[in-house]
Parts: sequence; C-alpha cells; structure tokens
Amino acid sequence: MKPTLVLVGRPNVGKSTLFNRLTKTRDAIVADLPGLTRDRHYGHGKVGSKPYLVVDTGGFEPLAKDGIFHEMARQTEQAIAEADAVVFVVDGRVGITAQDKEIANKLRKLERPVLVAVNKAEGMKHTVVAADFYELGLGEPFPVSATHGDGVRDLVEMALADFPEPDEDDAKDETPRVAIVGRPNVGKSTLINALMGEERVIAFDMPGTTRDAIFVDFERNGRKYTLIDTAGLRRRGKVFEAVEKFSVVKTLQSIEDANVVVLVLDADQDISDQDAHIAGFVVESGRSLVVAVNKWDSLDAYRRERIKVDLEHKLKFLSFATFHYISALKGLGLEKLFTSVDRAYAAAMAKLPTPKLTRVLLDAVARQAPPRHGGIFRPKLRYAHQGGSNPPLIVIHGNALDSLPESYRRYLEHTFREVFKLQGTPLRVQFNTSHNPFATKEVRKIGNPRDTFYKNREKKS
Ligand SMILES: Nc1nc2c(ncn2[C@@H]2O[C@H](COP(=O)(O)OP(=O)(O)OP(=O)(O)O)[C@@H](O)[C@H]2O)c(=O)[nH]1
Ligand SMILES: Nc1nc2c(ncn2[C@@H]2O[C@H](COP(=O)(O)OP(=O)(O)OP(=O)(O)O)[C@@H](O)[C@H]2O)c(=O)[nH]1
Repeated sequence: MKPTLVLVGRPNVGKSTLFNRLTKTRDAIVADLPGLTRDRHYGHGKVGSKPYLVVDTGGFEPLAKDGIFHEMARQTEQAIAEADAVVFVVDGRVGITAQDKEIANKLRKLERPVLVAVNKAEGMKHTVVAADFYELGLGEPFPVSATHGDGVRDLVEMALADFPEPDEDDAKDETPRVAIVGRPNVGKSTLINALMGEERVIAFDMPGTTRDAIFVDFERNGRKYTLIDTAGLRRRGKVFEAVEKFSVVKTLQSIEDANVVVLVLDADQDISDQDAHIAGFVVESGRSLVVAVNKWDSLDAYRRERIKVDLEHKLKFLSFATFHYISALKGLGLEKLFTSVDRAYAAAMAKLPTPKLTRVLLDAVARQAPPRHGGIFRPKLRYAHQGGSNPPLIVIHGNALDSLPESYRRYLEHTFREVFKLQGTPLRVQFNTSHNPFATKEVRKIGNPRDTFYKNREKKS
C-alpha cells in the first residue's frame, strides 16, 4: 500500500508550495480532461522508485474555536490519524512560534514518524536555521526550500525510509484487484454483501494492522477477484470511526492498490462535489473504472432521466468508463457490472505490440497529418511502443513532437483506444522527441530534468 505523507503546519509557512513540489512530476503526465475535478489537497508523487500520496491539510476549513488544533478541521485530525508519516512545516525565516510549539506538543504523542521541515531556508546557513527548531522535540529538523526545491528530496527519502520498495510480484498476480469506493451511504456495503454473501464475515477476522487494507478473495462466475475492502477497514479502525465516516486517505490508498475501481453513486441524490472528487482521484491514479449508479430501483422515470443528465454534465471526464444502473439491494445489474469489470481489467493489462502500435500510429498520421509548427516544419511521428500498463502508456517517438497541439494528442489517444478496444481504462500518450540531442529535457511531459538527472545517476552507479 502506498505510504501517505500528511503536511501540517500553521498558515503561511509554505505547505501548499511544498505540496505542489511534492506532486509536480506526476502532475505533468496527467492529461487535462475537460471537466476533470482535481482536488489540490490530495496528490501523487514519486521519489526514485518509491511512490507516495500527499495530503495538504492547509486548505481544510478552520473551525473557529480555541487553540490551534480546534481551529483545524476534523479532517486535519483524521488525516494525521491516518498518515504514515507527518511532515510538520515551519517557517525558517520567522523562527519558532507559540503555535508551532502547540502543534509540536500534539504531534509528539503520535506513534508515527514526524519530520520537521524548516521551510524558506534558501540562502540561509542550514545549521543555523535548523538549530532553533530542535526545541520542538521532534528530532533533527530538515532545512528545505519549497520554492527552490532544496532539501525536498532528502526530506521525502527520510520520510519514506521505513517503507519498502513497491513489490514487483504484486503486478504479476493475475487476480484482478477491485476497489469499491464512494461517499458515505451510497450503498457500498450493500453491494459488497450482494457480491460476496456469507463470505463477507471472513473480512472481520482477518489479522492486520489498521493501515493495511483488507484483501478479500471472492469468486464470481468461475472467475477469481480480490476485493479491497475499505468499508470493513473503517469499521475496524476505531480511530477513524470517532472522527469521520468517510476516509479520504483510505479511499486514495485503495484506489492506488486496485486494478479496477467501482465507483458507486447514489441515484437517489444529486451528484455531489465529493463524487466528482473521488472520480478525479481515480482518473489521476490511472486505474480502470466502472461506474455503478446504485438505488436505481427507488427511482421513477422522471428522476432516472434527471440523474442521467446530471451525470452527463458533472462527470463528463469519465467518458472512458462504462456506467451501469444497478440495485445492490435487489441484486439487479450486477452481472453486467462485472462484465465491465472484466473488460476494464483486460484493457488495463492489454499487451500492445510495437509493430501493431506503430502501424496504427502511421495510419492515423496518414489519415490526418499533424499541423505544421509555425506553418514551417511538420513534426515527424516515427514509431510507438508500450511503456506501461494499468494504465496503458503509449510512448511515441519522433522529431519536434513538442510542438504537437493537445488536440492532436487527443486524436491519437482516441484512435488507439478505438483500435485496441481499451474500454474502461484511462490511457496515457507520451511523446519522446529527439529533435535536439543537446536539450537537457529528453522526455517531454514527464517534466522535471532533475528527476531525469537522478535516474541517470542511479543507473550509472
Ligand atoms: N522564500 C520562500 N518563500 C516561500 C517558500 N515556500 C513558500 N513561500 C512563500 O510563503 C507564502 C505562503 O506559502 P503557502 O504555500 O501559500 O503557505 P501555506 O502554508 O500553504 O499557507 P496556508 O494555505 O495559509 O496554510 C507564499 O508567499 C510563498 O510564496 C520558500 O521555500 N522560500
Ligand atoms: N433502494 C435502495 N436502497 C439501497 C440500495 N443499496 C443500498 N441501499 C440503502 O442505502 C443505505 C446505505 O447503504 P450502505 O450499503 O450502508 O452504504 P455504504 O456506502 O456502505 O455506506 P457507508 O458505510 O456509510 O459508507 C442503506 O439503507 C441501504 O439499505 C439499493 O440498491 N436500493
């Protein structure tokens, strides 16, 4: 399961700037889908080969009561309770404040790593700027500069030091891992019960710590699946029960762990921002998606039409996914739902051979040539290969690909999707241009030359 870093600190110390830096690389490869709801408080990042999730508590609505921790929303408390490591951001220019001390008192009681990031430390003597913050009693402070990036990599490496490298064997396991997610009360538990019947009980007796998801194997029509059960998790983990019913961190983690996500919506309610945010996480994570519009049994014809319009309007960025109208309570529509789960899994794992990809690419170019850059030269698309699965990543090689407009990338994506029948999975198309061998930025769209630098350095050593 991906470790989750939670950023805390008083206002204005630079949490959102640090958040942006921690999630930057990943951001660059997420296509801008029309209408995609992105939540700037939750994001993905990667350092070396270790992926992580980041939560910025800075934007959570403060509840005006006494004391800093009362002022922070319950969501902050919940995020801290669920974090794998907490990054406590302080301001190196201002120095230690009374609020910092209060936060530190609270954090010292946590049974998990807390790292003190002394921000805005660019151009300052590191030993001097850090010294002040030893007093917080949270170990060695890390001077960083969120705006310049200094020290940020070391900070993350330290935060993730105790977490193992992602398990390669995991990916080879051919049982589809399915996560059922959605906001409270949409019918997730009812759906899980309908799918698993009595087996459900087993979930509660499984050993494991609170941060482990519960993986439950089940069979349907002779096929095996592993269900990632966050509902069971929430019930077991007393700490979450006390705070919020909906667990953002667990939802994010189970999406990350899944191959296919079933997003459950309540047809009896309007589509909410929370629905759209969860859908946004799924798109960002690149996981396959099937949408289950539940409680269809309780709607009359008028409401059914209305909800369809609402879905079309608010979740249009999910056009790659299949929508099913089901009743978990009555067990209706579940067969078709699972046909789509199978299809979405197959699409996520599809093997796309280089010769065929290249043929499809060249055919697409022949049908519609890319526009000339500045009316002068035409980008040249040479060949394509598959760079990854779940989601499928198609890497296109050629010259001057930087100048291809977004609309052309979409055209290619659409073509690949049609030809390879990639229903249910997001698809990523990346350009690898070689028009300037001396440019530092070799790989377009996976941004950040610094990362390329580190990767190359790692390879050499
Ligand atoms: N010099 C310097 N300024 C920084 C650095 N990081 C952030 N800042 C500045 O500090 C101010 C606050 O940054 P934010 O990232 O908005 O701070 P925050 O902690 O998210 O603030 P809240 O949203 O109020 O909680 C901005 O003016 C930033 O430009 C840094 O590394 N060096
Ligand atoms: N009419 C109708 N009601 C349903 C259906 N599925 C679930 N419900 C009802 O919706 C309510 C919530 O269902 P749950 O399965 O507990 O929802 P959940 O998403 O697991 O909720 P949380 O545990 O709060 O996250 C219950 O009263 C269910 O009986 C359905 O298909 N039709």
